[in-house]
Amino acid sequence: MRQVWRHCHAATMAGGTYSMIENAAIVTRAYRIEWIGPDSELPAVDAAHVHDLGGAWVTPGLVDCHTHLVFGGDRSREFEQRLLGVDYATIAAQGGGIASTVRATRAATEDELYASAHRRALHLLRDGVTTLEVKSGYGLDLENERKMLRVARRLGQTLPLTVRATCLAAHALPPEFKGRPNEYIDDVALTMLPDLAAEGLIDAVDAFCEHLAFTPEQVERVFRAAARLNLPVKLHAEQLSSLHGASLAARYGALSADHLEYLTESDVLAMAEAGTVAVLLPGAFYALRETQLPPLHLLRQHGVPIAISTDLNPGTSPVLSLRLMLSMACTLFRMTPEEALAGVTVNGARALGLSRTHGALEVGKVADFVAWDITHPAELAYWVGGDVPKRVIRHGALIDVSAL
Ligand SMILES: O=C(O)CC[C@@H]1NC(=O)NC1=O
Ligand SMILES: [Fe+3]
Repeated sequence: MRQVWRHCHAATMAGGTYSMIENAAIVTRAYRIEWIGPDSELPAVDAAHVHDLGGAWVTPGLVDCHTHLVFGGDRSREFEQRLLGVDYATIAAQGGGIASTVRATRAATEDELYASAHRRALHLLRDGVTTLEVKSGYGLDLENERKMLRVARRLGQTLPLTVRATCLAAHALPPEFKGRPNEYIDDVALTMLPDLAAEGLIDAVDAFCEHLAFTPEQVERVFRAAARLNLPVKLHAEQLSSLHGASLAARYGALSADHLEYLTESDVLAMAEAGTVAVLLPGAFYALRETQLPPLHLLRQHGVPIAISTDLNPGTSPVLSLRLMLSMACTLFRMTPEEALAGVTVNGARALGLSRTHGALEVGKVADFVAWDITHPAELAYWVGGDVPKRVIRHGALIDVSAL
């Protein structure tokens, strides 16, 4: 069924820039874009419905390419403790930090995890997100990693969202493997990944390469297991120190390397060569009061695509708005509004291996777009917080977000 969407302006994001079409029209057929161009050149089509978008600016549906959306409990009391002067080490000794989220996630049923994740996903959907990546990584054993990934799959089946599920079993060392990280990595590489991949629960594999998590050598064993399973990889890299995990990820042709505050020029060159996307996470930078900025000038200089994401997680980025990340990417990281918007559309899609079908308003791509009540796309990064009135179209259908 064809539909025509008129009286709008389009920031198509094709090629990573606005690539604007003023006074545009879009023709969709089923769930794809069949035509897009100046309204004056609109071909005659037998449309079932013609929508007047009231002069709105249309962008691709937003892509949040890095979230830990599924988890039990939350860490709000820990947040308050830190502000009352309790240090990380004391909080960790009291069982706080990732370990407390692991306990809460293991204790929760799949339905309980789904219910809380559903609520968080609605925040993102109401913010214009139509494609979402969801990581595991708080289960840390086969049964609970499976539980998390099944919840990720259910979100994609029940909400008007394209969901990509990433296995991040190599996120932290579970208590039962205390002092035995190599044995845990064996469990991840030799049991969890093959079993969960066989159940169709994994679209990509991720790991946390950091002094307080896993070494590049341990990460490489996870990457080799992913390669045996023909699964693409991503990596939490250079967040708190430089271990050159990003270079390792590039060597494995990673879809993305993420965080990157401590990225070096040799890492950037490796990422540029491999086509690995740099995913910057201003929410974690802000919540941790980090001071080391990711090297934006090097990423620009060497042409590494930059994506922006919420990193929605209960510890270091309890962020429920991708649009707020646009503001932070500009104000904290000094990106331009156009770069930031590319970061949550075309480059976010690339970080998920979805460039062929998502991320830009082009013929043949999915008809996922947002009609914003704004006077210029720069407003999306300009307004801090609040809600920008919008209409969300997903797979060519208007979504009544208030009814979800
Ligand atoms: O604190 C948490 O729950 C997750 C922290 C989060 N995980 C990661 O790999 N980097 C982070 O900042
Ligand atoms: Fe993360």
